[in-house]
Amino acid sequence: MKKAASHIDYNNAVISIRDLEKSFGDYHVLRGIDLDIFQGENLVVLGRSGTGKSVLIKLISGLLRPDKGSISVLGNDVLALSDKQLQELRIRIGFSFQNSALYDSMTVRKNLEFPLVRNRKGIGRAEINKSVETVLDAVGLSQTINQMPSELSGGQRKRIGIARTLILNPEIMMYDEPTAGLDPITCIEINELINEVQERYRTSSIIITHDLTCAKSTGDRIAMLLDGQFQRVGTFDEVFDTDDERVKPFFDYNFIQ
Ligand SMILES: Nc1ncnc2c1ncn2[C@@H]1O[C@H](COP(=O)(O)OP(=O)(O)OP(=O)(O)O)[C@@H](O)[C@H]1O
Repeated sequence: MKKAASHIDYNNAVISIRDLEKSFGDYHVLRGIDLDIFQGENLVVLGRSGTGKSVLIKLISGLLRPDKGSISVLGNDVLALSDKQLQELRIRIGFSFQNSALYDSMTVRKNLEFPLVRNRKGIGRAEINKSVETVLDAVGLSQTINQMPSELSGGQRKRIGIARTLILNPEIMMYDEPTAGLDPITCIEINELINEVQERYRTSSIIITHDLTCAKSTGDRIAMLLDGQFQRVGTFDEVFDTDDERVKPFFDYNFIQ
């Protein structure tokens, strides 16, 4: 079970969602979502494939518009923002997605510099170097600075991807299946890194995963999408202390009861 994070502020929601609905044609994916993510909290989102987890992330980041409901992110009404304001808001959010691959033709250093140079116009060389060294240290890979992505293991590439996100000092982190495709030891390392990032960068995070070990070791709370709503929200034990046949298979499959 996760060690309690030291600095969660349950009076301050960084993301607040109310009565959110989204359909595609006849398919009513999200059917009245209510959710708060609190300052400094790691919130794990669970749900079967196709239940709308990615759609939820796209709604939060303004890439999709809901049919109904409200979304507040870092004090901004997402539905009222202009495209430029949305872009500014997205810079405050770090996306660690499976498809956010590194540039194969660039060294680790150049990969890490890329978001800085693009988003912080006029930044000086000394500050770039310091930022690169700081995030590499944060993910424990200082020695890889001059290596090419092809020379790194899958777990190392994942860590560098997270470092590339951290370099812009995000206030919110979104992790999409952070342990998918990794061996168990590397999964444990990535889970630890997610918790280290939470402590060191004071981020609030949404972690989408099917890996219940990841959920248990990183989540301060778990929210489970069932039939288009977060019907079970709480600690890991609270969410899984049920005979609900929609919930039990998740647990049984992961922990072989
Ligand atoms: N732009 C779109 N147009 C039409 N249907 C869409 C669109 N985006 C998502 N959907 C549908 O919405 C549903 C939810 O998709 P979503 O990608 O959010 O699932 P998910 O919970 O993230 O699944 P997984 O765990 O497999 O990644 C799916 O049925 C998908 O086909």
